[in-house]
Amino acid sequence: MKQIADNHVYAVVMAGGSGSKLWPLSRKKSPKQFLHFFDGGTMIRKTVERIAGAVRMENIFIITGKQHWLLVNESLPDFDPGNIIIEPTIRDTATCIALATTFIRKRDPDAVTIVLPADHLVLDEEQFLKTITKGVGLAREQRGLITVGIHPDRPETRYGYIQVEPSVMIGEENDDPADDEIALFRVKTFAEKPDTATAEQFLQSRDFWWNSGVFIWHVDDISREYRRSLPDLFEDMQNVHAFIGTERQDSVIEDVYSWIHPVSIAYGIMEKAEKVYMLAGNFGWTDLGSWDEVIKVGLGLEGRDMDGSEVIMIDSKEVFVRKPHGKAVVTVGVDDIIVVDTPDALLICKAGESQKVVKAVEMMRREPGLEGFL
Ligand SMILES: Nc1nc2c(ncn2[C@@H]2O[C@H](COP(=O)(O)OP(=O)(O)O[C@H]3O[C@H](CO)[C@@H](O)[C@H](O)[C@@H]3O)[C@@H](O)[C@H]2O)c(=O)[nH]1
Repeated sequence: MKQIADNHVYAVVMAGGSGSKLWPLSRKKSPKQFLHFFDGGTMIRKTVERIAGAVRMENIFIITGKQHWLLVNESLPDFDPGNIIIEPTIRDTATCIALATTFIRKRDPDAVTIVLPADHLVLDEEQFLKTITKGVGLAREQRGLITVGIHPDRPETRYGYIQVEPSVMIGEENDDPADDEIALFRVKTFAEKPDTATAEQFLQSRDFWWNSGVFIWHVDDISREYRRSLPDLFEDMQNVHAFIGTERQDSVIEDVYSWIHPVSIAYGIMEKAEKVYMLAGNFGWTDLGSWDEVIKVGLGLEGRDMDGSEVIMIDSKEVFVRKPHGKAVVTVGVDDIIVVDTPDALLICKAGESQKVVKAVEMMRREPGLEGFL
């Protein structure tokens, strides 16, 4: 796959999430984007390497909270510190994207930006890059907001949904071979994290896709939407824009962040935006949002730990164990369980129910004395 031959293409990797879904491995101090599931590095490292297949390294930015700066540096020691944008506090994705857009707009007012989460798994990297490349071209041609949807296979309530117009704009029905099979739809609505009954309706209607959290747009087009839907945040960022590169940059950002209310890009912008398009993503995607997902994509082997050693199963099946090296685990007469062991915390969970781990994390948040385990 060749890099996109357009010097005005940028990528923003969002890496500020605090992640509790893979507790006890993901913690406040080591969220999912800094976990190591594969050979070759942490999730953030894999994300940066993946997008570097399409975007010049000097045009890739990472945006993270100041408490995670060191972890970014450990994951990517060669990454240009000048391209790491530090947020004083975490104020959700609309704020984080507004700040990153402001930095990129300052550097290049004609930039097309690809926004990506730092903690997702992509199985077919070539198809992913093909989709992104197509999205960049469309963002320039159509001058709208490009989203990437994933065909849903279950009524998942952890995701946002994108409702599309039923007819395909280009792609499937187009016999132009250059378009391959990546279909483009016009977006009708955006529905963030529905309840189960609504998610089931979405699944049946067939017009709804999961939002992968990847966005592509020209900086002018997304700025226009901020001016319309989040005018206060837009004004704050205009102020930041004036001070980028000056010695007051950090204090102005700190100031602005002290009064901003957290808002997500879905609620704050996408649900109200005009001219939104969706590319059908077909590259094997998961956000690894639960231990069941981790197992499903084959990152855990039945009855073994991640390197397949030191787990002995007697009359047990479908047992997934993740544990520190050098510790033996024996299971006797138990089926369908997930065991995740860390030096100070242990999870034992029925397979298929690992989404409920976040409930335990919420309980620990409320319970005095347990915050050290978060
Ligand atoms: N820098 C920064 N990054 C952030 C912040 N908040 C979240 N992030 C990063 O932004 C990405 C999305 O995080 P969340 O907003 O916590 O994700 P979510 O609840 O799982 O929902 C989003 O992703 C789903 C797919 O996984 C989508 O389906 C859904 O619509 C939404 O976009 C992650 O990479 C996370 O690290 C922030 O304030 N600052």
